[in-house]
Amino acid sequence: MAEPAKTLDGWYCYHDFRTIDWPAWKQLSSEERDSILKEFLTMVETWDATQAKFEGSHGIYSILGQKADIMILWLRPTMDELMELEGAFNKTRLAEFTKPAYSYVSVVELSNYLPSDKDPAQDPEIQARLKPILPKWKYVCFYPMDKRRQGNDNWYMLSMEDRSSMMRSHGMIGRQYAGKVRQIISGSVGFDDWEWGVTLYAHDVLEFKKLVYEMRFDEVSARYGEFGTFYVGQTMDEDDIKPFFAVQE
Ligand code: VOV
Repeated sequence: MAEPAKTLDGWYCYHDFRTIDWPAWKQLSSEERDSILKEFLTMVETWDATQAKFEGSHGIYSILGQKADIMILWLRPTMDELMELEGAFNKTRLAEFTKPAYSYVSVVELSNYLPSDKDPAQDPEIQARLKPILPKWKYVCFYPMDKRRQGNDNWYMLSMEDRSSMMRSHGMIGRQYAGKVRQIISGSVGFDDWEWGVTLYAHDVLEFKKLVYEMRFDEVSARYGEFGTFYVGQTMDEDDIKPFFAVQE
């Protein structure tokens, strides 16, 4: 049997995609809309407080295309907290004007493919990668992926050495995008339909296409990568939420 990689697991992630029921939203009076958004923004303030204590992180994003209108991404030390957050959000009035579009459950993951002599529990850089405060970079991209298990192309039957060497090459491509694309890789075996969630951030949206395209030629993606649905959008600040939901009277 090939040796499994050892993983370090950080904060649990819940990517929650919704479409907005705009016709129903538009039927409300502007006072009702304001009060619903106020209730939501009060909830967001509690998430901000959690993030300020480094006990989790969150992001709210507008998504382009018909697959979803918004994504809320929560990171917390336990899955239980994510369940509470989902339940609490679903009970807000704003949630009544949303429909589920997609969701993804995973946990931030680092593997031991690249040698390291650091003690992960003590190393601040590793801890910051396992428990990331989500960047406020302008653009976000999310997609789930698998490593192929088919005929001669079975990632899970390769030796640790072969997999490490491919991951080195993968990491080298990724490093060329330092400062342009930030990645958060979250493992989801046993949690969701794919093996990993890939969440990317960029200042220039075109960098997603450049990076993902370049990686397609690298063996680990070319031969072993299988990909789910791609979502792309913009990071919303709290100040962007009201304009996003604003209706022209
Ligand atoms: C933005 C840049 C970037 C950088 C620097 C980077 C580096 C690295 C390193 C060094 C490592 C290995 C150690 C670890 O940290 O786990 C990884 C690991 C991983 N990656 Fe990566 N990746 C990037 C980016 C990046 C992208 C864009 C993708 C999607 C692939 C594509 O074709 O669309 C990806 C996938 C993964 C996955 C699924 C894993 C886990 C594989 C496993 O079998 O366990 N990744 N990745």
